[in-house]
Amino acid sequence: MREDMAKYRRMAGVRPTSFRDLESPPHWAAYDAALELLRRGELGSGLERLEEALRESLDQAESCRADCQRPQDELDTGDVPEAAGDGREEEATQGGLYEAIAEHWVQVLRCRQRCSVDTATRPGRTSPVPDFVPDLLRRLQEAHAQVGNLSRAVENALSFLLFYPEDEAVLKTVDLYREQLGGDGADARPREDIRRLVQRSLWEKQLLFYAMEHLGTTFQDPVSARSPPVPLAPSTPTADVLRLEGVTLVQDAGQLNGSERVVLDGLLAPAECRVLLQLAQDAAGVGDGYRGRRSPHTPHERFEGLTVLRAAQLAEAGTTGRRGPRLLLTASERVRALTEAYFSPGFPLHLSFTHLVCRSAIKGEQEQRMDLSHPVHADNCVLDPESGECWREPPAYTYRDYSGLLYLNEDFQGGDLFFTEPDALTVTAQVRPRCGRLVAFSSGVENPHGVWAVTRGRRCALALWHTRAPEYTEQERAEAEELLSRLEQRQGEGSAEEGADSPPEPPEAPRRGRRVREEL
Ligand SMILES: O=C(O)CCC(=O)C(=O)O
Ligand SMILES: [Fe+2]
Repeated sequence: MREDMAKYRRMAGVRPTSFRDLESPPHWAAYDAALELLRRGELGSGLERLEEALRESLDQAESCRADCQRPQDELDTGDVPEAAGDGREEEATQGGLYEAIAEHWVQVLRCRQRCSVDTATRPGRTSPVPDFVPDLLRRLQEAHAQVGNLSRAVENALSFLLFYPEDEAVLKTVDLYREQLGGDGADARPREDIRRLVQRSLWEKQLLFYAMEHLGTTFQDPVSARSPPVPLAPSTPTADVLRLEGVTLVQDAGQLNGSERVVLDGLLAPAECRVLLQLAQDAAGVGDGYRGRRSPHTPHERFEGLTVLRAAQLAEAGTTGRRGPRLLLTASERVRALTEAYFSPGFPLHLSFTHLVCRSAIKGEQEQRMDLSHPVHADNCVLDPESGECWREPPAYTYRDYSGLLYLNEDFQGGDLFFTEPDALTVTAQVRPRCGRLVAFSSGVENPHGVWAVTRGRRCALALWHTRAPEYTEQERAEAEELLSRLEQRQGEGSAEEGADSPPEPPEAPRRGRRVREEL
């Protein structure tokens, strides 16, 4: 369904306003319209819709809170104690009216606390838009400042600070506004609606924590702490990266019109690309990977994928040489180390999945093709192009932090990788694959991407995903390593056997890449 919608969106004459979600509460329509207007620079009407989104969402939260007052047995609070069997219900009614009142009140408070999360959760989603209200306030502050209404800007900034009193950037902005406003600045106060909201929520939390301490009830704050800001890509490559022999920076995030993305050349020598292409060929020959099935993304292509363990097993079975599987391990480690050095995310990266993937155009089925080889998506969240949000929840691979594509060839038609805005439509950069070229990027909403249709030939790449979570480290990797080492020991390093199953290599071309920006 999502892909169908994406297809309709790309059709000529179809506008974003052609789509309307009839189930959504009104604040979402106002919110989406506001973001779209602000994106287009229509500040006046954008501001109006932002205000409307905030007002409607506060109303929505209010009616959710009112619902919490319903008698307990009508509430689906998720954590009502079991009535049957444990005798607590009876004890509450017989043993003490006060306990019963307290229990009821705690349920009401818990339910009310969830209202802010429910309001920030789009229909059909399981997780809320992070920082929904603070983010609205921040946008209001920025938009008011842009239209020159500093007193409204400072009021919204002060309201934001009620949520995050130590936010340095906003504190500085408030100082600046106050300075510019002179005497009037000193009187500036947060908005009354937000002050009430925050004060009431804090008071309810206090009561819930009190009940936890003194009445033995439980409470888990549904509003989770703010996620840390995504670190920015360095504007110049790190010294470590430059020191890596033969690797050339082709385009940095700025040149790719985004953040946390990079194109590097020279990660594989032509001979190495050939070894990996041969491995893909050998695996396809025995119907491995996707067993020659059509692509999961398009009926016009065949898709073959090979994991590191399967590659090692093919070497063990003698279907392929062992150089390909070994290179799969070393090349992916090369990419991991480089990605970690380049982006310096502040935590170590582990490979969570390594996949040798080829996409082949199916002959005779390329006429008037309208679809993509790989529809636009983000790698660790479910992208919603309509709102521009990305839901870091299953079925997305939420633990992925950085993605890498190491390309192996260029002798095919179509198949360029492209990045878009979160609307999945506006292309911000394109990358032509070629042997040894790495495209690396952070896996979130900041990097939606897709692949244009492969209309002739076969396009092969090593697709890699990195994670900061050690528990998601690719298990098969260790098994593949063990299997290959045993095989290498048995056959002896660099033995004639290995030479026999692979063609003689031409003298290795220099690893140094060249700048190819003009070709992109
Ligand atoms: O092959 C490519 O260039 C991109 C593939 C991709 O985005 C993915 O597998 O998630
Ligand atoms: Fe991807």
